[in-house]
Amino acid sequence: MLSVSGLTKQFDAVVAVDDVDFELRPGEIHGLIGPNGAGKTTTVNLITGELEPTSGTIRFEDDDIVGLSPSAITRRGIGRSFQVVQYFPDMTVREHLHLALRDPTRTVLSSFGSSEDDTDRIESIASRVHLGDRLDVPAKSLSHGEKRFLDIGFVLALDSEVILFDEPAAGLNASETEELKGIIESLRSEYTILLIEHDIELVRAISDRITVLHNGKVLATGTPDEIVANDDVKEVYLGE
Ligand SMILES: Nc1ncnc2c1ncn2[C@@H]1O[C@H](COP(=O)(O)OP(=O)(O)OP(=O)(O)O)[C@@H](O)[C@H]1O
Repeated sequence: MLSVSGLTKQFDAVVAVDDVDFELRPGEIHGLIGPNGAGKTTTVNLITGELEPTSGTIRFEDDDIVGLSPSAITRRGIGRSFQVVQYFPDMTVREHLHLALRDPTRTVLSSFGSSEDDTDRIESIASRVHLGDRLDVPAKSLSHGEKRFLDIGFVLALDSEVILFDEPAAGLNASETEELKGIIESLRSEYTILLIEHDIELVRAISDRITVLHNGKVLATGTPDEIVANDDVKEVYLGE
């Protein structure tokens, strides 16, 4: 479905991503973990086209997508959520989802007011992300957790095949994290998911496989049980 091979990104003296290989299998939830500075966000930014690799390939279905613009990659079917949620404070949940359905790149508001009726899709997406009763609330009035769920709703509205979640649990309390877990699990099989997270318990609980990065390199890839039992992972990542 999506595979990266020999992926490398160098910023001056720092090799942020160093000859990384991994593959997302169709329908899986694939965790990407590693200590601060391991190269996780850079990897996501390379896949989405926000950064260009120094070397390596990124294949989506049968195509090498390196060099495509971020909006072209979004249109090809790779959506992402952001570490810092981006939203328009005065726009309601309904208006955000309408915008996502009409303008996936979140840049042009000209399509706004289009006569096509998206009501059913908007309501269905909102209820999937637990915002069914918050449709007419402006984004600035949502709680932090609800803003995160809105961001997920935005990605769902893009009709992506692959979703890259960049630290979706950041700043969530325990009950919001539990809700998030339910939302992501409900997407299993329907989407192929790369989940970057510092909440290791969350990643272990919902990932089919996990890749561990350390200093820009892949330390291990395997099932959650294999990763937990891996001595290299214990040593450099879990500090054991
Ligand atoms: N634009 C940049 N210019 C220079 N160095 C960068 C840039 N972006 C990232 N880096 C460096 O690349 C390395 C990997 O950073 P990255 O943000 O990908 O790590 P991460 O695993 O996502 O970390 P975190 O968990 O803290 O978000 C770090 O050493 C970081 O300082």
